[in-house]
Amino acid sequence: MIRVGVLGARGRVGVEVCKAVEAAGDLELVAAIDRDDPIESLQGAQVVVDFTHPDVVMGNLEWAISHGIHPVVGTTGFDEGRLATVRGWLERFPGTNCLIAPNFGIAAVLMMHFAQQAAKYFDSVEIVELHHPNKADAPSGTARRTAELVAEARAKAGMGPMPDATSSELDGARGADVNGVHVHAVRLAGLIAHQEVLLGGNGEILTMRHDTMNRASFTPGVLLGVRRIAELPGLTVGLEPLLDL
Ligand SMILES: NC(=O)C1=CN([C@@H]2O[C@H](COP(=O)(O)OP(=O)(O)OC[C@H]3O[C@@H](n4cnc5c(N)ncnc54)[C@H](OP(=O)(O)O)[C@@H]3O)[C@@H](O)[C@H]2O)C=CC1
Ligand SMILES: O=C(O)C1=N[C@H](C(=O)O)C[C@H](O)C1
Repeated sequence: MIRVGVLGARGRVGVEVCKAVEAAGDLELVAAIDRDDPIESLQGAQVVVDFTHPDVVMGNLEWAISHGIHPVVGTTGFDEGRLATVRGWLERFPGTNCLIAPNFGIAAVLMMHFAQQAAKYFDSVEIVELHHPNKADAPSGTARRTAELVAEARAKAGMGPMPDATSSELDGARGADVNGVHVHAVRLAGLIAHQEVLLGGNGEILTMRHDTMNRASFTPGVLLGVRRIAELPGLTVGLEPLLDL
């Protein structure tokens, strides 16, 4: 049995994670913690799953890592600076590992992977992400990561900037620039989480679209991370290596 704690246990995703852990024969839910609950209740857990808020996740990670508990993190808001800080904490506590995945949905991970593979064949790539209006961060972690992977693939292929003659614009009209890839964020009542990657070339457009239909869709990826984290040394970013991608 792997002893699991959940941070953000009463949140939209945390509730689903708790249900999935409780339903799994090889996992034991030993702590279900939300805002204002003492983090010390995590003592005794081997793995902690974090679906909280970008403002609090770093404090949670520092506590868990310094107590030898492997974090499996869905909370977003990670940039290179934050990832470097987490790596530093892990170096101080060897034997403790951490998985940070901007999206635990298997189809979303495949979309990111396919976008990375396709990027070098197209002059232009732009990303449109669409989410529920209660989301704190923009662009989404998934969109940011997709843009980073696309930019990396283009750089590796020796490609320059994308064609764009814009010389006059309202602030924000062209979206956020993530390593040269434009990312547009929609916040709309009724949505859960959706993304389109638009790839344009000579007379052809390839559109990849991913739709999250419910939040239980994240739990198979989370449980995969919980089961594998003890054997993944240091920091792992993204679910790709666990899916042999
Ligand atoms: N990687 C992935 O696959 C996915 C990632 N996410 C990300 O996960 C995060 C959470 O999303 P979601 O579940 O929709 O958000 P919610 O706001 O529904 O849930 C977050 C929960 O965490 C609680 N919380 C706040 N601070 C703390 C704290 N210090 N300790 C413990 N709990 C705390 C919140 O309480 P209160 O409401 O009182 O603030 C709330 O109950 C976001 O960053 C989101 O982008 C979401 C879906 C999938
Ligand atoms: O806040 C959400 O809802 C989601 N957050 C993650 C992100 O920022 O990419 C994953 C998914 O898009 C749902």
